[in-house]
Amino acid sequence: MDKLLIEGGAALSGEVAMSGAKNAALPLLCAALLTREPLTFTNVPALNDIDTMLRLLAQMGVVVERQGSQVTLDAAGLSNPVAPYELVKTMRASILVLGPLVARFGEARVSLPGGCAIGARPVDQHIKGLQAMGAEVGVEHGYVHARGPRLKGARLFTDMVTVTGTENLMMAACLADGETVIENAAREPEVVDLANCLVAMGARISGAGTDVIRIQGVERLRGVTHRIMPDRIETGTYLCAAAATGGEVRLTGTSGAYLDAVIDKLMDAGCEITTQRDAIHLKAPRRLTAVSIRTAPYPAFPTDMQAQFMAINTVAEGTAVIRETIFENRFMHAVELIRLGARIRIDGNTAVVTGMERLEGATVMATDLRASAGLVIAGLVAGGETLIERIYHLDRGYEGLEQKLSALGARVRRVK
Ligand SMILES: CC(=O)N[C@H]1[C@@H](OP(=O)(O)OP(=O)(O)OC[C@H]2O[C@@H](n3ccc(=O)[nH]c3=O)[C@H](O)[C@@H]2O)O[C@H](CO)[C@@H](O)[C@@H]1O
Ligand SMILES: C=C(OP(=O)(O)O)C(=O)O
Repeated sequence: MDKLLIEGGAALSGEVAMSGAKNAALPLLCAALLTREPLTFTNVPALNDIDTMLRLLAQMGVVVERQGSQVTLDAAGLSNPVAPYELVKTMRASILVLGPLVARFGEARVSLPGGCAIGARPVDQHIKGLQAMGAEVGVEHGYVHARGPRLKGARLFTDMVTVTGTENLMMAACLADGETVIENAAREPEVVDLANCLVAMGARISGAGTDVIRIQGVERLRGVTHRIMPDRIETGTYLCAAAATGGEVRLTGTSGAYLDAVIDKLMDAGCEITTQRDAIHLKAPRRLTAVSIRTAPYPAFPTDMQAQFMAINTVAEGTAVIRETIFENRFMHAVELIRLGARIRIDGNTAVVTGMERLEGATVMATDLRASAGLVIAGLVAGGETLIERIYHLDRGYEGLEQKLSALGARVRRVK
């Protein structure tokens, strides 16, 4: 199994390009199931999760063509509306085939999804929504089995804000009979990117980006070409890496537009940040000031940036309080950061981090995608060598991580 060896101490500097967003690309690829016409996506990141999603779609009968960061999907011959356990177990987003499959095919069997081990992560809201739209849905032998010849528009209210839940139900509603209203909808930019593509395909959607989305069902959708939005979490991760190491970087092919909460906190920590239309520049102070955060649905501070902020606080001046309100088990990185000498106390969903002058390199284990990113940041500032095990998590979500970090002057390499 690959590991990442980091020799800490180098301040990151220079310019690097950000990739397309994993969490926008995954639902968008599933939108191809809604039409008989080919859909082309550009700016698709080269990630294990994308490979898994393309394999999943291919075994359903979708024709997949991939050239670099361009992917064309043709679901005219869709024949097998099944998402098997072997493909679904590593990736939460595979549940996103459920809504489109029932809407277009009238039936779907989808294994209960895996993904990052950060909480129980049920899919009851996805199921409840489809049932409200007239589908018969049951869970048997670890599979969600949904049937519904033609979904009917309905008024949907989710118990909590759910990103993939909103995306699944919005896609299903596009081909339903009549109007669907999703209340308490997720406002994440990835939901808006999906809605923009669906609208270009002929869907009638309004309100994406607010907490009430209205969808008027249409008979059919057409093929289009769509550019995947930049990855705001990858961008935030590189900003944190530069901030922690006292560096100065320019990130291109990205935007500060969806990163207000993160940029605000980095500025509170003492960083100078300027944003242009498609680039962000950060200059870090000699030492960061501790910043407290509380994760919550967009536009508040993203849970997918919590581990990275825990890492930067381990070497900041002062004490930070970190509250995780989205997932019940998303502090797994804390014990690994403690191995590097960090001072962290956990009490339920709260972590109290007291900054140290420096961390010391050690062997640590990556437990999930963003936990791994937090460990990489800590390794970059720790004295000596840090060896990160189980980096397959990173390959799910960070395109060319070692190459990009090396381009910024980090001493990092993959070892067997
Ligand atoms: C592929 C993708 O886009 N993943 C993102 C998505 O995950 P994902 O869409 O899985 O996360 P949700 O927004 O659905 O989860 C929010 C909370 O709702 C709970 N819940 C959700 C659905 C449901 O049916 N029942 C239920 O109880 C979850 O367990 C969690 O506690 O949003 C998360 C929250 O921003 C991010 O961390 C993930 O990176
Ligand atoms: C939690 C994440 O991914 P997933 O929802 O795919 O597990 C993430 O991207 O941080």
